[in-house]
Amino acid sequence: MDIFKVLTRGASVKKETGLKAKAADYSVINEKNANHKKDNNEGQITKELDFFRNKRIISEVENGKEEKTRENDLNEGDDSGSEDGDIIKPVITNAAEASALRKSYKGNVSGSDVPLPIGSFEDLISRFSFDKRLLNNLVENGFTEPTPIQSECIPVALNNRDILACGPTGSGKTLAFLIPLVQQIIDDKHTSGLKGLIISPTKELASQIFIECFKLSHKIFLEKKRPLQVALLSKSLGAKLKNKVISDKKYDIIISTPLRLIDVVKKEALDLSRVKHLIFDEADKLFDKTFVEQSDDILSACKEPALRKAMFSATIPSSVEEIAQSIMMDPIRVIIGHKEAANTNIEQKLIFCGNEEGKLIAIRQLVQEGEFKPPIIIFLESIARAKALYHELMYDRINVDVIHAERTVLQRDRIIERFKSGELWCLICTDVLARGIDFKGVNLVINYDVPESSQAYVHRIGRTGRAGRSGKAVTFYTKQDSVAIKPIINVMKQSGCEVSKWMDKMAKLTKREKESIKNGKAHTERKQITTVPKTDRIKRRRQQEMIVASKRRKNEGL
Ligand SMILES: Nc1ncnc2c1ncn2[C@@H]1O[C@H](COP(=O)(O)OP(=O)(O)OP(=O)(O)O)[C@@H](O)[C@H]1O
Repeated sequence: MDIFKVLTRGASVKKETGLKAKAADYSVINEKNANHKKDNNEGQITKELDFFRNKRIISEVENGKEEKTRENDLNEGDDSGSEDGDIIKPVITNAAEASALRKSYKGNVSGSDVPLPIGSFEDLISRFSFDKRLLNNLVENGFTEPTPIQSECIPVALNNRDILACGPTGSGKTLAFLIPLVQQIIDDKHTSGLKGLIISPTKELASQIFIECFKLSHKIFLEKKRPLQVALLSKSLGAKLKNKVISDKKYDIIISTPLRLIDVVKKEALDLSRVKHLIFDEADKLFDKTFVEQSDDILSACKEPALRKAMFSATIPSSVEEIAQSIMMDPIRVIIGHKEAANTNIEQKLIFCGNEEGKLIAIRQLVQEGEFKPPIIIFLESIARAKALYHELMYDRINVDVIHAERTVLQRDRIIERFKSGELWCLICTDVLARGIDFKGVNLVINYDVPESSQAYVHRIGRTGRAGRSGKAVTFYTKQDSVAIKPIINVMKQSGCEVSKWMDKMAKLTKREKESIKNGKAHTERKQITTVPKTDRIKRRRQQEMIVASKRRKNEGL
């Protein structure tokens, strides 16, 4: 299987045309790893099939492993033990089946009156009069069975309950909130106006969610044959709403970043008072110091007494849990896997580079050793550093581009498209792309700079190993990262990675170190990115100054 197919298959934006033609020849970089590449991709396919845990459970049962599960169930005082073979069916009808299913994906669901998870999308038809057109849209987009987070969250939302959900990166959280939302809009077809609001921290992610929602609501009609209307609150839509060119009553669901939404709401161009479903994607980001004020304003503007709230993320620190508990009504908490861990499909590695120069050498070494297998994303801590690395890698003739907040929306969109289509092999970026963005076949994530927190690390490396595929993440660190690297080692431990004894010892954080990480003091200023020795840099600068001075003298006629 060609790596490009993996990269683009089932991508949010279908870009099948001309892909094969565009398929660049990765062997330029990876010639000596051709065989390995094949094996690797075959592994991905196997994993991919395994993604649908129902099939896995059934095959486990067929292989006789169900006895163990059953035994565990009984040991835990479960009243399971259904007589008919314990095969977990696509339809979950009782607590015993639910418990076995949850055990299979390490699901921890708590709260009052927790509904049964669904075993299949068909399960929704009998339990919730699920819309056939919506089911059709799911199947047409290749979603035939729910992922664990979807199995749990869809019934919770359809029971109109508040949710706090935490599941691994790339595990399908977007559909976990979109599927019930679209169904609820269909159920509420008699009232018009904005009913569903989804908040995302970045434009890129908002746009991705919009595309998913658009595909899901395709050909769904509400009362009087009116199509279900979804909108991305872009700059131009914001302007149209403010100038009353478009009525805010037109849309059923809006997806927006916090700042843009607040801007339009404050100009009274968008009425949120009838919103019934409010979803915060990447909730921990939306409730940290960057966005908490705006998120609070949004909550205050949604005045509907029966407002249902949902928060989703791959990382939910306890501070955010506290906020969630305070703003939600009797929420159900859904945790899939370990809350502090990264996606277990990702092979994580640390590389000690000594100093800044060592990092560039390490990249070149990865290239030489055939480890630099595109598509690759490289994360850096600042715009200046991202730009500098971009220039360095350009000189190395690596097919690379860079995304950061100083690039225009159009530039950012184009680069993302080129990366998705396989035209671009290596994407350098700041944390602007760390969360939510779904590039399917990313092989390797490089943390050129140690991320500022364990959460940032989980999200960054989560750009690989998505939807059941495998991936690799490499983090460079230097002497100056001796404290900042500790939380990363702890995430590796929680995710089941092998951690050597000395690393384990090193990972222990003192109280003072914890404080310094919390206050952002564990990251000291880094040296400039360049492999040119300091003496040469001074020489070059002097030469440059001499040229400028001579030009000036010429102009002045001296
Ligand atoms: N039921 C499903 N069957 C097959 N693929 C699915 C299913 N649900 C989602 N996916 C695919 O899985 C990928 C990851 O989904 P999504 O972007 O929602 O992950 P996420 O959990 O939100 O990740 P992150 O935490 O990084 O935001 C997407 O490409 C999506 O199309």
